[in-house]
Amino acid sequence: MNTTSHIHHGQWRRPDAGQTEFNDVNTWIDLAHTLEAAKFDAMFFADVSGLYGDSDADFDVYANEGLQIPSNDPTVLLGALAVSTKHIGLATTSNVVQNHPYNFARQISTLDHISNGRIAWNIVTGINDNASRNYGLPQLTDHAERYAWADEYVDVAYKLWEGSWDAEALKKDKENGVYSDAAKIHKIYHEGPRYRVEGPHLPSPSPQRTPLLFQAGSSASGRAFAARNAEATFIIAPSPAIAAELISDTRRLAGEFGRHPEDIKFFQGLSFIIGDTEEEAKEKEAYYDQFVSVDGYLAHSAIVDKTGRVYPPETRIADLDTNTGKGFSEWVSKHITDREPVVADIAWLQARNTRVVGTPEQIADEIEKWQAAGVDGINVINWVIPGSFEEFADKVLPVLRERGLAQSEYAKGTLREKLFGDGPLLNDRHPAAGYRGAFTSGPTSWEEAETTRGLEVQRAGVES
Ligand SMILES: Cc1cc2nc3c(=O)[nH]c(=O)nc-3n(C[C@H](O)[C@H](O)[C@H](O)COP(=O)(O)O)c2cc1C
Repeated sequence: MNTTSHIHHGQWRRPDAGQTEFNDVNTWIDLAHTLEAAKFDAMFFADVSGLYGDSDADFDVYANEGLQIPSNDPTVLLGALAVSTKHIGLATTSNVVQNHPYNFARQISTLDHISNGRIAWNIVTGINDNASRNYGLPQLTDHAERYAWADEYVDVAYKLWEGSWDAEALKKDKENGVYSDAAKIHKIYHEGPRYRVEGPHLPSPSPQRTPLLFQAGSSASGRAFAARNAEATFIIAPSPAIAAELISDTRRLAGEFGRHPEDIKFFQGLSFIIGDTEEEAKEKEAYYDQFVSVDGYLAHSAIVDKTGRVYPPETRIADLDTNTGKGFSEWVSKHITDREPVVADIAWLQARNTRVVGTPEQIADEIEKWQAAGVDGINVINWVIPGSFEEFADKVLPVLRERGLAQSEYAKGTLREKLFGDGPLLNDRHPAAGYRGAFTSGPTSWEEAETTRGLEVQRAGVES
């Protein structure tokens, strides 16, 4: 994340923690070069658009810990990284509250042009009350309603990316003075519960049109949304067994949306503590633990009730009535079966369950267990920047390459072609593909759109 303390709170205080200089673009450009040299598939930036926890309380712990405040916008940063790299994928996170889909679709098309087709979008619904209040809402929207919102949000974006411009619209015909052919550029006349968007999309089609689509939800609603929309899902399952359960459920659901199970790849978040010997790895773990901030982990995993009050860490998960972190709560409840799981266990899910400590060979063995559970890739969560990634690249990747578990060269083409081996565009089974050519023969006005739609468009949320 474009901040000092993203996941492993307290580590920013180490002398080798470069993430404190996240305002310096060279911190990220240098890291992007390191990752690209090591042939990482992509550089993924998480993001939130507000403070965690109780937005009526003080936020001292977040400010003290550098816990995702201050933070900068990762989507803007990707512009700098796109011109500084050639092959590595660049994934940003943006939630449905913070950006109108018309503007966001244009930003993403612009980045996909700049990067020559290497952009990905981690679709999130937003998880903080304060973030909702920053955009005029009283508090975090109900969990199920956030996913309904996300369904409409992505549909507007899909219509713009896939349906507004026909493939041959761009002419650049200097002789006849036709830069682009208006007959092949279409308004979308979208009207739904939350958005009314006329179109057309302003950018011409970028190499991927729709960015590679990531998602990280894990509750029932999150899995259904992923099954319909995601090409790749970030998970932080507490164990390979739970990952296998989550993966098979989401793959099964993908089939119900007319997609193939393998249309979705799964990336498990893991952190590594690497030693040339087991003893050295354990010594390093003891050193890292000196910097662990329990307050930071608890503050990051703060679960709030529906009035915005933070639950005490000893609250039973069974007693939660919350609109946030449902997926994490479900995973912890499946993992802890010998006692009542509590909110503090969610904090330890992030602090400990995702930690792999050992020699490069032992780490590769562990990664193979996640692969056997159906995981397609690993989301390497850092302790420090750039050290965590430099070490992984120097020590673990060579072992993974020997075992055929990591690439030695980038495949050709866009990020989607590199990851899936198909063409640059979404495959025809994805719902967005249904908008290709959908506006070629009209409608040509709102009246016609409504007639064509034959729908009594609900104006709730549109008239305001
Ligand atoms: C690896 C990972 C990365 C995530 N990154 C973000 C993020 O950057 N921003 C965000 O608002 N939520 C992020 N989330 C939270 C998810 O979007 C989602 O809210 C959470 O997994 C709970 O699942 P649910 O929405 O199905 O309840 C992330 C989750 C995971 C597992």
